[in-house]
Amino acid sequence: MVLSTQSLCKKFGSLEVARDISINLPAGARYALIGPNGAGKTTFINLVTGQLKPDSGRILLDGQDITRTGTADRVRKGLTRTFQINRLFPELTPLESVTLAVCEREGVSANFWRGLSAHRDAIEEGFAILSRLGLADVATRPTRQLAYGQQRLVEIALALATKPKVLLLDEPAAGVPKDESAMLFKVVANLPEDIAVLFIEHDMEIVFSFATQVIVLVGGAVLLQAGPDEVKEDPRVREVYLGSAHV
Ligand SMILES: Nc1ncnc2c1ncn2[C@@H]1O[C@H](COP(=O)(O)OP(=O)(O)OP(=O)(O)O)[C@@H](O)[C@H]1O
Repeated sequence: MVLSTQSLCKKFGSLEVARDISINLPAGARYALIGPNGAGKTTFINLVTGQLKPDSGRILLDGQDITRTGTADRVRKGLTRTFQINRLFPELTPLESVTLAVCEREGVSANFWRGLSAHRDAIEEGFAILSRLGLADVATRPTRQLAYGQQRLVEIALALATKPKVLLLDEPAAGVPKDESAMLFKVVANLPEDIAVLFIEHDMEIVFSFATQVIVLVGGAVLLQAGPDEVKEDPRVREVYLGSAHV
């Protein structure tokens, strides 16, 4: 297992937002985390990345306990996330942004503007990441000119520049038109096999098409983890989450 959580618990005052959450993500996972609004999905991601501290429980990355490791160190160890909202620099090109992220990873960002040619490797790596995501054609345009779905892919490109073992995607298609979101998830499904992906997504059609396993969170606790077909058929899921009209 590349990522495991063991009995993670978190309360906000008297509100239990994480109740004994234990999950296991193997290398190559394409898992979805679903649940009604307020179920605790983003809180769970925040606990795993270190933005929030759990009250109890453990988090293991590649078998190593990272429960008390700082957020930046978790990224260095290979645990990376994206956010629901766009955090890009609109005036930079995707290639500039991703190259900067590669330089940051390599610890050379302070010298970046002084010796551009010295960073040919970083530029090439940045371009390779963008190409893999289907963004080669727009790599040198200002990011603000890109379609919104492409901008969300640039966010994933920035995450890939950290060389993650685990990628946590918090609603990567939020705000993206429906036809572009399927394209985006196709790209996510085809990310390198050695990266484990956990994504939050509300569109069930997308979840059932692209997730190999679905973790259903309700009231801060895991209701069920199973393959898409089993989740689709589970009466508890239908009742608490999907609603019979959706299935
Ligand atoms: N910092 C906080 N302090 C207090 N309560 C919080 C805080 N952050 C989240 N909550 C509450 O915790 C619960 C879980 O929120 P969370 O954002 O994790 O849910 P979610 O499943 O991601 O929801 P959504 O699908 O709407 O994004 C909600 O009731 C929310 O109001």
